[in-house]
Amino acid sequence: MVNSLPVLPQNDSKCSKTLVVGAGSWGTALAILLARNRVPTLLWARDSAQVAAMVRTRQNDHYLPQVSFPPSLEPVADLEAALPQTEQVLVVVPSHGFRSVLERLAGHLPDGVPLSWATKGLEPGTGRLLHEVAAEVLGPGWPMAVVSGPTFAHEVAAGLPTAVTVAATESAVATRLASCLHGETFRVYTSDDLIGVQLGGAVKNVLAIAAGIGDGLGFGANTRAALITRGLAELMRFALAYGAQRETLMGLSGLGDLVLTCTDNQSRNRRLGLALAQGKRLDEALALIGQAVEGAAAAKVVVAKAKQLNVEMPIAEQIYQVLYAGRAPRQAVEALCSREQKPEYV
Ligand SMILES: NC(=O)C1=CN([C@@H]2O[C@H](COP(=O)(O)OP(=O)(O)OC[C@H]3O[C@@H](n4cnc5c(N)ncnc54)[C@H](OP(=O)(O)O)[C@@H]3O)[C@@H](O)[C@H]2O)C=CC1
Ligand SMILES: O=C(CO)COP(=O)(O)O
Repeated sequence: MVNSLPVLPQNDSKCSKTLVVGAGSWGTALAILLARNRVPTLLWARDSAQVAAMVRTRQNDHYLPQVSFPPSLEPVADLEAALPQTEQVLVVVPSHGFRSVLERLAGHLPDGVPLSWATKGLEPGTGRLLHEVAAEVLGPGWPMAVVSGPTFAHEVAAGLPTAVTVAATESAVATRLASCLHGETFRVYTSDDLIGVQLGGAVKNVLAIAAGIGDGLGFGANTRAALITRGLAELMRFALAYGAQRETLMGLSGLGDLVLTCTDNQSRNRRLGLALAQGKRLDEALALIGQAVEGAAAAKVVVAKAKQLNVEMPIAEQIYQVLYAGRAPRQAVEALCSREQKPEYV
């Protein structure tokens, strides 16, 4: 049971009551992190039975078992009722639920209360970046921030040293959220590259499926390193076409998260690739994992957007073929290996 981690002295006077929307593994870990920093934290889940259980047991038995809630964490079932008390909102639902959650928040969110999210993905169907979705729902000019980087929820909850990036529309918004999350074992950097930070988190999930397929087929360390490196080249081409900053893509929310997710079986996206390589169907593999696997939806919209932008993304394209066009994982690798010979960078 991870309950002996210290509750720190009051973190920062700027850290006001924060509402975490979504009590999956990552929302719960972030709420615990904030509460350990003595930020008064509300944690909302859509399932009132889950909220009742969290109130009773002071942990999230389903998504983050055996991690005790600090005293300043309060599970809540009524989203709208929680909003007037809130001075900062952090949304941590999967990308497919992002717009609907924001639509519930809109109209109740007090003016000027920053909207942050730790969701990694693009809007399924439209391929919009989540800051675009937020601007559509809340109106242009709303203060926004995104938290991203190499972060497995269980490691953060266990207090293992971790570093992330917070990018925001205004530096004061980034600094404020960063100071609330920052602690002895959680280092938070700030950035103004909202686009690069979001695209790193969305595209790495697709590439992690590829790494899982490579390992699941029994290929070696060379293959994994090649997929990560050529995957980074794809991510950079794609994100630079959107106007992202190159350094962001080499940082925690780009290369850092790509390496983490491609190399460790805590990653659900990597595990999806492993399962596909073992012959499981997509629906079977997703059901077995039983949690958010953002790369499956991201593969569709990333490949469609790459075509629109005329950006080559051969690994993402092969993942799309495996997920949605019946291509066998081994055939996908063969298709990648048989591409024309060319300079590493053009
Ligand atoms: N887990 C991790 O280590 C990390 C995850 N992330 C990102 O965080 C996001 C959330 O992932 P994670 O917490 O892992 O996912 P989980 O699968 O652990 O949990 C998903 C949570 O979201 C809730 N949810 C799903 N759809 C909706 C909806 N439409 N409205 C409200 N709530 C909804 C689920 O509720 P219910 O139980 O009722 O279905 C559940 O509480 C993803 O974008 C992921 O990429 C980022 C960094 C690390
Ligand atoms: O985003 C994550 C780590 O940074 C979690 O990865 P998975 O969603 O693949 O589990």
